[in-house]
Amino acid sequence: MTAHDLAVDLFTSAQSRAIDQRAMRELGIPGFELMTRAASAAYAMLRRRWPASRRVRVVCGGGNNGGDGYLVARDALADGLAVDLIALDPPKGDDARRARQAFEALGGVAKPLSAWGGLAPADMMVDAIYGTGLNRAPEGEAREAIEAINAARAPVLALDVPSGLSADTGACPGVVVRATATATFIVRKRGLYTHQAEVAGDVELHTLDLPASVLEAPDARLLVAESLPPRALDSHKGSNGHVLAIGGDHGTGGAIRMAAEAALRTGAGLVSVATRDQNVLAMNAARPELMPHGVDGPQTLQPMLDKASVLALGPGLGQAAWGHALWTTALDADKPTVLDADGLNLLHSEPRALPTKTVLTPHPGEAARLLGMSTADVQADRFAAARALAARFHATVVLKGNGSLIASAEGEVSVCPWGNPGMASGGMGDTLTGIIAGLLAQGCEPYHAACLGVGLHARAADVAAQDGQRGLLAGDLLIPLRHLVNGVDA
Ligand SMILES: NC(=O)C1=CN([C@@H]2O[C@H](COP(=O)(O)OP(=O)(O)OC[C@H]3O[C@@H](n4cnc5c(N)ncnc54)[C@H](O)[C@@H]3O)[C@@H](O)[C@H]2O)[C@H](O)CC1
Ligand SMILES: [K+]
Repeated sequence: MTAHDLAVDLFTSAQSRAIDQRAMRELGIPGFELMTRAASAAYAMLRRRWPASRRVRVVCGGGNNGGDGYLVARDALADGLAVDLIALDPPKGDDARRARQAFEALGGVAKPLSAWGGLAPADMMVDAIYGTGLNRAPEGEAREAIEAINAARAPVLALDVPSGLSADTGACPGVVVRATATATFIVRKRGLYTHQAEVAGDVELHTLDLPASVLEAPDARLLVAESLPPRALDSHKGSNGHVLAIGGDHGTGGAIRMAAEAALRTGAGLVSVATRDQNVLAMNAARPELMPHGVDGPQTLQPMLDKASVLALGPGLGQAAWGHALWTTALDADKPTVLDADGLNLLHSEPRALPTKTVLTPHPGEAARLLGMSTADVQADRFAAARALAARFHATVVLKGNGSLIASAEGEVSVCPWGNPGMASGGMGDTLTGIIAGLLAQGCEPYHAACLGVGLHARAADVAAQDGQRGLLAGDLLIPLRHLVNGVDA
């Protein structure tokens, strides 16, 4: 049994249900007991985060998520709060029915959604409509209730999963509760950390005191903050690798320059740029450390390839004859390679074997082209898409986006918990490419270089975004990046 760390282990909905069942069957913990523990953990969280709340409105669905809601409402009544409970459907299961009876035993009265408009304003909303059981877009009264919760001016505590968010994929098939915070039970569901998962707000895990024996191998893991170890004292520029950044056709040199800068700031010993963009070539005097060289084709590229230990291939490369010729020659060199941007587009038009150590860094659209599906299909199940791409090219894949995923060729998946919307700006992808190449150059294996690189990139962006997300530029990441990669407080 692999070592567990519930702080970072992520599970699918099916795994979560299997763990629930194992707790009931093998440990003999009744479902109602689990529900009771879930509710008391959620209520304690409510009181801790909103100690001044006096009137709570709980919206219950007909399943066990609703059951949790009845018991939160029961706890709130017992604690002297005013409670309005809206029941969208009668409880289907025994545990949920029992939970409703416990609520009513304290004088609680479940009301229909039609009563919503006549209720006194609540200072707190509890979303107990759907949890891991969501199986399609909310419709009818569930949809109306979700829209009413979102329209209210009160903070929202979601139980287990915000209703309308898939616990499996982080996709929202329809309307979704926008929660201020989510109390998730027993294990972290992987859909709470990628794609549209920002609707969960602050996620708090409550394990309900279950022993590790009910667990199983997680489906994925959250990245943890890490840096590179201090440099060896006898380190010299040759011992930290040589990144060759290849790209920048006429007039599109900015991207490859960003990648080269990032590789330098990540600590690569040497970086050189193979390009034919005049602006980058003109930088030689001002920025000798970028060592830009004009290349007109494979012949002039080859001696640079021979000296390089790692390639960053694709930014600004274009897909015309020049770019294609360099792309083919570079991949034939079988050096550890980060393939990005046009390097990925060329792979789509000419699928081929890749270097043994390759990291692909597609955004959802590039992944969709490589997989022959729509971008919507990729986003509908990012975990499956990242795994499929990694398996197809037997490479490490970074599927960028909210909650970037890193998949190894062997099917491991890590999820990035950092980052912000300010990152949706030009050059961010090129910077990531350079960071990963810089880590490969310093001896990281592909999957580790991709995980560490994605984490450093997003954490640097979060530090830089402290001055505002709008106007965040890729270059703003380079100073915090240097602090973070060295483990220095940024
Ligand atoms: N199982 C346990 O011991 C524990 C479960 N906990 C909570 O239970 C939910 C999961 O409950 P479940 O009954 O499986 O499903 P939901 O309550 O999430 O959904 C109810 C029900 O609704 C149907 N449904 C789903 N989507 C739709 C839709 N769009 N439109 C209409 N109907 C829909 C579907 O049939 C579902 O069964 C889990 O999240 C926890 O909150 C306890 O917390 C811990 C113990
Ligand atoms: K919910």
